[in-house]
Amino acid sequence: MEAETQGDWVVMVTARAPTNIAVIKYWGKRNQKLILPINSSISITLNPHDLSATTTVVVSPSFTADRLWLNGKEVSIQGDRYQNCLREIRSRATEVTDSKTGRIITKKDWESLHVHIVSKNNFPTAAGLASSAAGFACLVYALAQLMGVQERYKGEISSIARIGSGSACRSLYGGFVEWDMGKDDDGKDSIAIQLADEKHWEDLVVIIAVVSSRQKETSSTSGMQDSVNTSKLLLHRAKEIVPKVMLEMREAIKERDFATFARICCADSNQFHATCLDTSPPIFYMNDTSKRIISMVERWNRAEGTPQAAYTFDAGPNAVLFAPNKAKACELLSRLLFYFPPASDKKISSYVVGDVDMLAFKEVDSCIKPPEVEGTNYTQSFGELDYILCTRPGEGPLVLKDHLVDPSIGLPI
Ligand SMILES: Nc1ncnc2c1ncn2[C@@H]1O[C@H](COP(=O)(O)OP(=O)(O)OP(=O)(O)O)[C@@H](O)[C@H]1O
Ligand SMILES: C[C@@](O)(CCOP(=O)(O)OP(=O)(O)O)CC(=O)O
Repeated sequence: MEAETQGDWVVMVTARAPTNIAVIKYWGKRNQKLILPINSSISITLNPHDLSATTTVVVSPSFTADRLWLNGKEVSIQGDRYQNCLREIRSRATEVTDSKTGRIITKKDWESLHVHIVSKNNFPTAAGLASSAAGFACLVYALAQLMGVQERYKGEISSIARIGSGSACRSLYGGFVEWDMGKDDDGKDSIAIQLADEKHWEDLVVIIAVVSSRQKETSSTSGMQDSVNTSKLLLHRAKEIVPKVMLEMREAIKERDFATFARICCADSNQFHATCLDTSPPIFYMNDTSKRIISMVERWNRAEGTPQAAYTFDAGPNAVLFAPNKAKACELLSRLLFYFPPASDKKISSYVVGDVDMLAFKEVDSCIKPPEVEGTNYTQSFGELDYILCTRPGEGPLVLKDHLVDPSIGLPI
């Protein structure tokens, strides 16, 4: 962990944290500073091999300021969200003994020592794939490891990630995670709780149809505040609907009941987007491609009489689709390829990415016209999707051995 820099010592920790996708959405804050939500939510943590942030945090007496490099570029760390996370972790720092050298960093030392933070995402940042969730979860987790922070109560570290970005608190655990909205004014009880780990529902497959990698027009933060201020539907949802569907979703996950899971998941996504439309001025996160994906799934589910797949959309046009097992995931993928073939200059190997091997998908299947299409009006749209990413539920944050910082200079490699 320790090495020399500019004649001084450095101690560093590197961690990796996953993204998550909400199946019961968080939308709206009751306290903007502490990021306290108006309703509880549930998410699935995605496999960090496919979508994750990796962050090295390094401390040295030679550093004169806290600094942050994101995806190879130095960015400001002055924003409230970064400052709040740093302050909360620092205030909980304990005496740390470096295991290799025996060097001791006291609680008092941490108050004046500065950190360099170097982070990168293995997927596009700010493209509606929850980079902020992975990024803040990873930052807080890595800093907590570096500064020897011990949780005084279960979920305390998730409550610090929450003040970086609400959805980040759920990325502190793998598998299936609830964010309990809590009741306290200070936010101590607004924490993430693991409902089940990633092995609980191993068959579940996640397929993300990336519709556009461009940055969105309305950020989640400002969009949800506009909704809180103007949408009566949102307040009804938070008070009357979410508490009931939380119970149903918990049970569906516990029982691995895909039909119930799919029904609630699609309805919750549609309701969240309805509250966006009910906001003044209205917010449109889904586009025509998103709607065509919904029709594709709905048409298939209706033809079979039971849910074959489920969809959910966050604050952007990308679809996150779920299939109950690999066989159904192959059928889903072949439908996606039928309705949304790659642009003519794109090879299938760069169009369908991620954990494709798990599906043992045969390309020839993509040419088969789905039976439910017969006799209906449908369009085949080449190049409407950027790419399709196959993944599955995954594990929570962990510490890695390889660092993103050169210890001899304390700067990104
Ligand atoms: N690895 C990271 N480390 C630290 N901060 C990060 C990291 N990745 C992203 N962020 C922060 O999150 C911001 C992007 O958040 P934003 O909400 O715009 O996009 P997103 O999370 O990818 O999309 P969405 O919230 O719609 O899913 C970045 O500008 C940066 O401040
Ligand atoms: C639609 C969502 O993805 C909204 C996520 O909002 P953020 O967590 O990005 O918002 P802030 O707390 O302001 O940082 C739904 C969800 O993840 O639950």
